[in-house]
Amino acid sequence: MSTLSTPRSAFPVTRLRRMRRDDFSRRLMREHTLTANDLIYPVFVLEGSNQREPIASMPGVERLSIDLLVEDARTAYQLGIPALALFPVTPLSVKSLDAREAFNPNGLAQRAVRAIKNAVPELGIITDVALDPFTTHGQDGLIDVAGYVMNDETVEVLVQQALSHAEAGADIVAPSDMMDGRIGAVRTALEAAGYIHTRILAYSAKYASSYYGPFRDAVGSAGNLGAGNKYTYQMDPANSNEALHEVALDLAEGADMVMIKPGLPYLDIVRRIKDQFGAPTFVYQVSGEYAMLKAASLNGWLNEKAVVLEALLSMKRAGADGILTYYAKDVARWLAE
Ligand SMILES: NCC(=O)CCC(=O)O
Ligand SMILES: [Mg+2]
Repeated sequence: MSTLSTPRSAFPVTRLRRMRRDDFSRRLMREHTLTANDLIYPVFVLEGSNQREPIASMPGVERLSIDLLVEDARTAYQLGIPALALFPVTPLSVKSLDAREAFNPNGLAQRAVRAIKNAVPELGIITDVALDPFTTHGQDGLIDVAGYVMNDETVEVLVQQALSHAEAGADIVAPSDMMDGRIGAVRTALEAAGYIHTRILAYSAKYASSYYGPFRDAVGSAGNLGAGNKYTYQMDPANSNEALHEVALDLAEGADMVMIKPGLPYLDIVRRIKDQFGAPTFVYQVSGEYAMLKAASLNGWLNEKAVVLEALLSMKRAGADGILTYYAKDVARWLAE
């Protein structure tokens, strides 16, 4: 019997294409959406005034001095973006082995927090708690004579750094260092100092990824790190169960939110963590992901808006409540079109 003469009843009763046929029914059955409320905008702050520097490996992203950053923060707020994540570009002259600039109450990050909070008080400010911008060797912690990053000594400095951020007015402190026990130590210190409303966003599952390359150019730590790596504290990309172990500890120690980083290559981890814990879960579309999408778009090989929205939607689908993305302002504008 030929296909053409097959009786109609042999055709499927369930035709998934019926619901895909028209825009109205596609909209009705849509399971996930991306809105400006999902976005966290990472920014780089620089010393000086009226300073604006491009980052070669991240076209479209700039390092800004505090005065210009305040204007950028206002724009982000007006676009409906709930929060920004601040990363200081530390001058070489204040980097040291003991990373003391990290907790300088008048350091660049601390001054930037005050200025933005003063100008745009309703915008959430997330600060990075880690020592890599402040160490001469570019590692996230203090090292011993063999170059090994020492855990407990580093945590003591991270606690002081987090307190200085809270004192400056940060709404959320975000330890990105991957030392053991730092969430508990920071939480205890914040409570003791009366900062009971300061939230902690734990970079719980931060992988030792090569997708961070452009970020290290942006903050100028690539030169300090040289041929070094972060394998003794960041997670092995081969591991998945270990991420659940990390998240369990950070939540038990008092994290309010957890993060997975990078994004696109780690969406299986996002899904597992969201399913297992149900806690507020964030994912970082890192600099290398941005660079890939931007480079292909600038070459005319990909449709930038379409692929960026698709990548971010996939992160929502994987279970993320929010996404750190260098595309945040573009995305907020595209979504408003
Ligand atoms: N602690 C923050 C980062 O390492 C950011 C990485 C990136 O965007 O590549
Ligand atoms: Mg941990």
